Amino acid sequence: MEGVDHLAFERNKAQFDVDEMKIVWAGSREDFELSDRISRLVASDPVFRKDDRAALGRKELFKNTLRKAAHAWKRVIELRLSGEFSALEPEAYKLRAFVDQPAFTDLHWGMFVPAIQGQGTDEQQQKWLPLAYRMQIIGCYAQTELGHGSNVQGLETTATFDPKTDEFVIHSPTLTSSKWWPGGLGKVSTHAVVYARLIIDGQDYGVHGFIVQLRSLDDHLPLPGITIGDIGMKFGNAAYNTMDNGVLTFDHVRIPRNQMLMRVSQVTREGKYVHSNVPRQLVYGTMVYVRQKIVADASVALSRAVCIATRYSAVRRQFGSHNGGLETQVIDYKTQQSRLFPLLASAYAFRFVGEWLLWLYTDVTERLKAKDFSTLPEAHACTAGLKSLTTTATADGIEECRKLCGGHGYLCSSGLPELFAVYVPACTYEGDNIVLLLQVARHLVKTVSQLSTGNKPVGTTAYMARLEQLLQYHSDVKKAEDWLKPNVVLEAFEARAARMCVACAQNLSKFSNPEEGFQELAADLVEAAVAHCQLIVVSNVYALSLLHKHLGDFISTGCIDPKQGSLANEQLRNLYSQVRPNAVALVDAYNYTDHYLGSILGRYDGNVYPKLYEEAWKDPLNDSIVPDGFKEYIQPLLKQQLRNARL
Ligand SMILES: CCCCC/C=C\C/C=C\C/C=C\C/C=C\C/C=C\CCCCC(=O)SCCNC(=O)CCNC(=O)[C@H](O)C(C)(C)COP(=O)(O)OP(=O)(O)OC[C@H]1O[C@@H](n2cnc3c(N)ncnc32)[C@H](O)[C@@H]1OP(=O)(O)O
Ligand SMILES: Cc1cc2nc3c(=O)[nH]c(=O)nc-3n(C[C@H](O)[C@H](O)[C@H](O)COP(=O)(O)OP(=O)(O)OC[C@H]3O[C@@H](n4cnc5c(N)ncnc54)[C@H](O)[C@@H]3O)c2cc1C
Repeated sequence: MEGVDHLAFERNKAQFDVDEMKIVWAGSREDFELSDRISRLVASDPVFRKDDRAALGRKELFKNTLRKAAHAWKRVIELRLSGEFSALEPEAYKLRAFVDQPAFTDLHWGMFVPAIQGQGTDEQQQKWLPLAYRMQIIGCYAQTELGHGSNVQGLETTATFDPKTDEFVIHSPTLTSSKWWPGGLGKVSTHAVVYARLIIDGQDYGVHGFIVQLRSLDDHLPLPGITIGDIGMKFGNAAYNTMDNGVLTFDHVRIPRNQMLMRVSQVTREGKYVHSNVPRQLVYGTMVYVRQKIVADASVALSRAVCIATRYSAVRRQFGSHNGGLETQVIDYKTQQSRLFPLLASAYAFRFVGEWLLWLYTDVTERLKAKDFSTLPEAHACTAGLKSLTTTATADGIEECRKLCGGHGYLCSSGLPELFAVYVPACTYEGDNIVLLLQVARHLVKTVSQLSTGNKPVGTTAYMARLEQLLQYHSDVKKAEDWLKPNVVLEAFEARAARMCVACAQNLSKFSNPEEGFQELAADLVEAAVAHCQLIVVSNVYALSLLHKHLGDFISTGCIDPKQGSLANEQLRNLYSQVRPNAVALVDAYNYTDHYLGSILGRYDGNVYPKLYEEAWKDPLNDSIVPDGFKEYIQPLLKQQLRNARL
């Protein structure tokens, strides 16, 4: 039977309305219609073609990215996708997503503009934002240096106030202070928000943001005192090499005083440092914003991989043929289901968690406007923790999907190698995932230690208020179906997270130096932070497979016993059987075009084998029957073998 028939058959098995699910996935009917329209628009535009990307060299690839970014901007304007001022509108964002090629514009819109919006005064916003909104200047976010990324307070670039000229002098005092990594910096950006130590009259006031012009707006050459370039090829072939991650050094570059972002703190004409009545952590606000975006994007990357692996698993057959009949679809193997279906569930779970985090972020932003900073620690912990949890699971999930597709998953035409290579740096950028979990752990330990002072835990740590009860808890599950009750799963996750946090807090209290204790117990603290973040996911959606995966934690903390663990596993198998007939329909609900998926294995029509065969012949190596180099390197070998044989 041809693949085409396999998927039609699969679609007929679905036990739910796929069109309704498309709307659930998109968020609303309006969002669905918008995504559908824009994804088709991109798919039908020859400039946005991407099937040739893997074969391009770096220079061609980069030029191709510039072309796409310019064309995307033209389309944003022609189709009025940008609202009056900014491309940070859902329509433009969707266009960017479906173009599916990282570019300098991501950092311009995703970090440069938000940094000015969040940290600039009203006056500064009025001056810089209209230019940035019209892309008359192009900006990047220059924070990380060769010597320091995670440790932001360790940055070395200096911004020294010169009261004589009312300027800051931006300087890179050491090799390790070279800015290193900022996307869009290497070849494109005309401006950057540069993070540097503020020095006034010899005193160091810590890291602050400054708007610095890097290149001439006429001929694009670096301005005097600025050395700038690309940091070189990165992991994967095309993947993130569409981006010009850059290196930048300053040799006493002067900027006007009013280019320090002064919403959080100011430097007066007289050189006086004034700190507003707001937490200094607001300087980190852009990172909170982007981490929230990264969580929202995790479900997109994971769902793409899952869509490919699910469709292909329904098309692929191995073993099990009796009397010349059909072999078994690999999706029917229980091992395939137990690896694939939890990822399918995770993609949906991350979609809903992303929506929830957007709500939380919007709420915090509104409160900040009203000068209520009380929820900032919670927003930091949630964005950092969920960024870490979802990107780790997504990167691992994409790789698992590649393995689920067997040998063909390793072909670039499966779409999976490139998806992995583009996605995996998300575990590092915008905060290394372990470093971020340690931030969550600090928040949790602080919460536990404040319980005795009567401080009521709020937000996602509210469950800690029931600590006594959670420490007494033992699951009352008696049969497999009991694990279907959301409250039963939720309580087990709450008790596990609470017990792991309390155990860490108790162990920490044994150290006379808390910081030393924190370093010593870091691995346990990270586990406790993961347990807490998983609880956030579980409290937004139901997730039994996580419980099975981390059974060790649940049993060792005494929340459940081994028998109840086996019942969870039994229930999970029942659930896999229920998902099985719906699997293809569940991934169809993502409504991805073949252009966006970029995968022969994940084609909507399931016509995998003829297309794989056709694609192989397009490889440049097949341009000639006898390869270049035959005469120089193969023929002499063959002749030598002949001579040896004669001897
Ligand atoms: C053409 C058409 C186009 C149309 C286009 C349309 C749309 C645009 C398309 C896309 C754009 C959208 C989005 C973009 C999405 C993706 C972008 C793409 C790629 C991403 C590139 C990645 C960029 C980067 O990587 S930038 C660099 C990021 N760097 C980091 O993340 C560094 C990590 N380190 C830290 O964050 C911190 O230093 C630390 C680890 C938290 C360490 O802090 P610590 O040692 O504790 O010390 P400190 O004194 O600094 O902090 C103490 C105190 O502060 C609290 N804290 C820390 N951080 C925060 C925070 N962020 N917010 C609030 N509070 C914070 C901490 O908890 C402590 O609190 P307390 O004292 O204990 O109470
Ligand atoms: C593709 C890509 C794009 C990027 N884009 C930008 C950009 O646009 N702008 C920008 O400013 N930056 C950018 N970055 C830089 C990025 O933000 C940093 O690389 C990231 O924050 C990690 O910091 P690091 O490189 O210093 O890692 P390190 O901190 O050196 O990490 C190395 C190892 O040390 C461990 N480690 C570090 N500190 C601790 C600790 N306290 N406890 C335990 N373990 C620890 C980490 O877990 C990791 O295993 C980008 C990076 C990449 C890969």
